[in-house]
Amino acid sequence: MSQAVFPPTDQPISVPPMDRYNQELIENLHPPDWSNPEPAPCYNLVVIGAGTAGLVTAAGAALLGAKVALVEKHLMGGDCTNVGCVPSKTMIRSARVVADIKYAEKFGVGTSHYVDIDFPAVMERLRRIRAAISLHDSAKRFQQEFGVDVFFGNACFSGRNTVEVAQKTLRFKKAVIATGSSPKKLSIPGLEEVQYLTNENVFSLTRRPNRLAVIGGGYIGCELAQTFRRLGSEVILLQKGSHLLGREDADAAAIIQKTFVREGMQLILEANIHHVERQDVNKVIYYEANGKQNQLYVDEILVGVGRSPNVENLNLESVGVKYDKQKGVIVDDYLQTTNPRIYAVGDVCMEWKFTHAADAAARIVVQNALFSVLGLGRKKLSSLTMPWCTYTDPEVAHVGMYPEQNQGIEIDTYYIPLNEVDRAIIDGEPEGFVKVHVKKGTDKILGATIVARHAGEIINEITLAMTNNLGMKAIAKTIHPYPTQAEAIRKAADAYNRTRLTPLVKKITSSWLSWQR
Ligand SMILES: Cc1cc2nc3c(=O)[nH]c(=O)nc-3n(C[C@H](O)[C@H](O)[C@H](O)COP(=O)(O)OP(=O)(O)OC[C@H]3O[C@@H](n4cnc5c(N)ncnc54)[C@H](O)[C@@H]3O)c2cc1C
Ligand SMILES: NC(=O)c1ccc[n+]([C@@H]2O[C@H](COP(=O)([O-])OP(=O)(O)OC[C@H]3O[C@@H](n4cnc5c(N)ncnc54)[C@H](O)[C@@H]3O)[C@@H](O)[C@H]2O)c1
Repeated sequence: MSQAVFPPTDQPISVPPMDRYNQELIENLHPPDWSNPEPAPCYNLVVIGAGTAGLVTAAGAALLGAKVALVEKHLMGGDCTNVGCVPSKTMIRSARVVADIKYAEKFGVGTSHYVDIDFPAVMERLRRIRAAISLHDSAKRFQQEFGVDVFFGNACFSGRNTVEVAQKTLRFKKAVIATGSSPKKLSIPGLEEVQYLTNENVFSLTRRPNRLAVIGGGYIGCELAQTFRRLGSEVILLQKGSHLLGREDADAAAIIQKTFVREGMQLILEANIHHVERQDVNKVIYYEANGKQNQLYVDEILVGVGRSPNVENLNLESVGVKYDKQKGVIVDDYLQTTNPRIYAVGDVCMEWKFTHAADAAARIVVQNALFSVLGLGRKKLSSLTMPWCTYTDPEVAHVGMYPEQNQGIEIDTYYIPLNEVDRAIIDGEPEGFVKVHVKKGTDKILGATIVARHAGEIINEITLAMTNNLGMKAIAKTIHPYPTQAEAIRKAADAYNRTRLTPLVKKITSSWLSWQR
């Protein structure tokens, strides 16, 4: 099994397997021959961490003329590029191809039934695509195109306006903590000893585990469990709660559960894992579910049970930056920490742990840290309308509120099942829905959940509407090409419009029409 890819920073960076693609990745994201520049006398902004949050902050500030230093201890691009969105979505794409071939006969396309899944080739594709995408985040690009001083090394605060990295001192007017998060550890006896996979090493696999236990039924667990199942592993998903995707709409989670079972995955809900041990080649998980003790024999265990913010070893206490080990750096709505000269952004401080959330919040930090005078012109994190999407098949996308969070606001929900949408029927994808929640008696959209094969694309219309205060009336007026699955949104808006057809309105229109006859 490949080991974690995060070595101490004084050792050469290695991303197993060290083939030409991973060498290209390292060449872009932590060039072995990089010399840290001589620090400028003082930086407008020193950014710690070059994941999405740090990269967008650094590039945005530099493009506006700030003198910026960006410090990264491992690979630029952070989790998203290296061990998160990019590799996971690349694997998911291969897994979708498998599913399409498996269900091809439903579409009148014969296949030999035997799908030859070349797992090493799937993973090589992942490494090739990740290396190509890594150019966007490369150290050279940030230095040459944006004029950012890029430093590699472990950064920590060394004084009220200084950061120390690789024996150099960076003096700042403002600093930004963008150190991200790491996989949360489980304190299950025996787990550390048998070794397990997390997002930090699973994408380095070159051989498919035949029997894979996935612990955690959230975003990571669901996306990767379905992926490995489709790529041919026997997958057992152990989830602590009573259903998968615990934070999502219950109807959406039910569709995902049904799909997983249909695809041959074993789901163990309300699982309470006692301990884990090795027996010969097996990793054995002892657990309790439905009041029964049981055990599972697997080749590998993948853990995805949430994130821990990276707040250690930054010397935050010395600069008066308060933090909580679970929640991360404490920030206000302006992303300012308890030290007014220091901001934080991304997974290290935000509940929304998404790449696009880190990106959007970084833009707020640039504005607030560099261009606000006496608190004027500051932007608030709470002003953002944040969508997200779980890339299972079908996808589950959400924006805004859930009805159970209604906080005293009365809502109406418009529900369109995809089996009423022509394109979904045509595509053989009728399992799913669009639910739009509006403030009762108005057309103001408060939230929506979409379950569809490309829900992540379809949700953007709702996000656009919410961000720009467009309501259901505006959506109903918008022409959607026929046949598209996004027509489900227009159908929801039509359903809203029909509620405006009160008995009085109908009486008036009927009278007018009978007078015309
Ligand atoms: C498997 C997986 C799949 C995901 N899929 C999606 C998805 O599809 N869509 C989506 O929106 N989000 C997804 N996410 C979440 C997304 O990856 C994160 O929200 C995003 O990467 C957060 O960016 P960040 O910059 O805050 O942190 P990170 O990406 O974690 O970057 C932080 C950087 O700081 C560096 N660092 C830490 N400490 C120091 C220090 N002391 N000195 C110098 N550098 C330091 C780290 O090495 C790292 O490079 C996924 C996450 C995982 C794990
Ligand atoms: N598509 C995306 O945007 C995407 C994809 C992957 C990850 N992410 C980000 O990464 C973060 C982490 O994802 P995650 O899936 O690790 O966390 P999560 O919080 O989404 O899910 C963790 C799951 O683990 C379960 N769990 C906790 N302890 C357990 C135990 N002892 N046994 C069994 N189950 C247990 C929880 O009930 C929960 O369902 C997410 O917050 C998300 O923001 C996003």
